[in-house]
Parts: sequence; structure tokens; C-alpha cells
Amino acid sequence: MSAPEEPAPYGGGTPAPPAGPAAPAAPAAKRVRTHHLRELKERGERFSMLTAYDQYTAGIFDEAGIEVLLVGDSASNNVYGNETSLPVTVEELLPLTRAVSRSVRRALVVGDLPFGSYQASPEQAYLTAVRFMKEGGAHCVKLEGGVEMAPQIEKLTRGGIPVMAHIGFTPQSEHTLGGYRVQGRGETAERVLADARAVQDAGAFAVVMEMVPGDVAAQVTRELVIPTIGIGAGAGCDGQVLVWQDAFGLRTGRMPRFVRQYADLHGTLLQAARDYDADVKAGTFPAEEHTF
Ligand SMILES: Nc1nc(=O)c2c([nH]1)NC[C@@H]1CN(c3ccc(C(=O)N[C@@H](CCC(=O)O)C(=O)O)cc3)CN21
Ligand SMILES: CC(C)C(=O)C(=O)O
Ligand SMILES: [Mg+2]
Repeated sequence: MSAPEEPAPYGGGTPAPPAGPAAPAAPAAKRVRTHHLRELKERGERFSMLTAYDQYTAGIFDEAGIEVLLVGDSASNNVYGNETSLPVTVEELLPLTRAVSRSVRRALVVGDLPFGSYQASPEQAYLTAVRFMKEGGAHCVKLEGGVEMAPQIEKLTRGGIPVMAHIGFTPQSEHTLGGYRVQGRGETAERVLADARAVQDAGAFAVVMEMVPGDVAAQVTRELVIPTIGIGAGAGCDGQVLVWQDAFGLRTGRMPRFVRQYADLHGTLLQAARDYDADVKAGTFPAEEHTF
């Protein structure tokens, strides 16, 4: 489950075949690159994005045809057990980013810059983003903020690092925004529009819109030439993103309203663990065939 470290150019060479005889010729994977998302938008085609934080989930989502995998700073609360995304560090996210980027054949891998690692200055943002590209193997990075992050987005883009912006509700600013709240209702819609225009003008190749009223998100999507990716922003966006533990039911408890649950992995794993436990305690596992 490993991909070549240097991605082949789009539609270009076949990845080096695995060593050894009888390895079936793997079909050349057409890697999703930033400009392909824009081409999809121009053709009126939607695309999907999920978070991923490890090898197996990244490989499965890639195989399923999910175009974009985000190694989210949401690893803070979905991997590391924190309550919010604020505490997670660059040092904690880099190994997860590396695991994901090594495990995809096709998907675009986005490294999510954590709180405090880019806001101080464009230079800080650039140095952090370079680590996600070099050490994490990310193909691009995401950062939160609109008008106020334009200098960071310009610096990274000019330095060869594609940037996905993130506007609307930006979880790293929950203490400034006053909690988990929809952004852009009523007259604050203008703020969302201004942020969207600013990140596009600064060079972002796409923009996530989180918890924005559907009509506002649809208007932004019509107005921008870069693709919009919604989470709690309605079906008018060019793409959609969800945290995979929410979408596939690994996590339980109160869900944001924007989540649809596609599987019950919590239930599946709970039952499997109980079955294993019962077999061990009954002495029925291991059986003869598991014994040397
Ligand atoms: N598991 C998980 N899922 C996420 O979607 C997610 C994370 N973690 N961590 C980082 C951020 C935080 N996000 C969140 C967290 C909570 C709500 C939430 O509670 N929303 C409520 C209130 C909305 C309102 O009242 O305006 C909802 O019902 O949607 C939304 C987004 C999105 N991200
Ligand atoms: C919710 C998505 C967009 C995100 O930023 C994350 O998972 O960290
Ligand atoms: Mg994030």
C-alpha cells in the first residue's frame, strides 16, 4: 500500500511495479491535482473530500474514488482525544500526513495547518507549509481565514505551495467567533462574500465553506472561479467534505446537523470486540487451525 514518493505527472508514467514475479500490471492511477478540481467545476461536476489520518482509511477512501483527502487538524479531537482542534501541533500532524500521502494512489492530499502555525506572519506560514510538503508529503495545504489571511495565501502560492482556504465557521477561531455557530446569516453574508473573493484573489485554488447558509454558499460558488467545498453549507457547493468518523459512525454522541451517517462502525467494532472477548474467555479462540 505504498505510492511512489515522487508523484508521477498527471496522466504520466506508470508507477514503478512492485518487485517480484507475477505482479499484475496496476492500472496507471490518474492523480487528482489542484487544477483538476477547477476543471470539474467548469464542467459542472461535483467532487468529494473526506478526512483521513492513517494508512488503511486513506487507502480505502482513495480506492473508493474520493478525490481529496484532508489530514485535518480535527485529528486533535478525532485521533488524539482532545476536546477541540486547538491543542494539536505540527509535530503531531506531520506523521499522520506522511502516512496518508504514502497510502494514496490517486487522491489529492491536503495538509491542514494547525492553530498557531501560520497566523503570525506569511513567513511563519511558509516555513510550516514547507514542512507539510517535505516531511508530510502533502500535495497542498489548507489554512483558516479570509481577508486577513490573504498575505499568507499569496506568500505560499508564490512559493509553489497550493493553498486551500477555509472560511465561514473556522474552528480554530471558536473563541473569537463565540462558539460553533453558523456564519453569514443576514448582513454578515457580505463578510463571507468578501472573504471568498479575497482568498481567490490571493491565489487559493479552492475554498472550504463551513456552516454557511445554503443560499450564501450557492452565491459564492456561482461568483468564484475556484471550486467551493461545503461542510454544512448546502448542495450548492462544488464539493463536499465530512470528518470520516462522523460520516461512517465510528464516533457516537451528538453530531453536527450537517452530518449524514453512512455506516455504523462503532456498532460493528463493538460487536467484534465483544465476540473476540467471549471466545477468548470461553477458550474457543484460538482453535486448532490457529495453533502451531
Ligand atoms: N468529529 C468532528 N467533526 C467535525 O465536523 C469537526 C471536528 N470533529 N473538529 C473540527 C471541526 C469542529 N466542527 C464543528 C463542531 C461542532 C459543530 C456543532 O456543534 N454544530 C451544531 C451547532 C450549529 C449552530 O447552532 O449554529 C450543529 O447542530 O450543527 C459544528 C462544527 C467541524 N469540525
Ligand atoms: C472539517 C474540515 C474541513 C477540517 O478542517 C478538519 O477536519 O480539520
Ligand atoms: Mg481543520
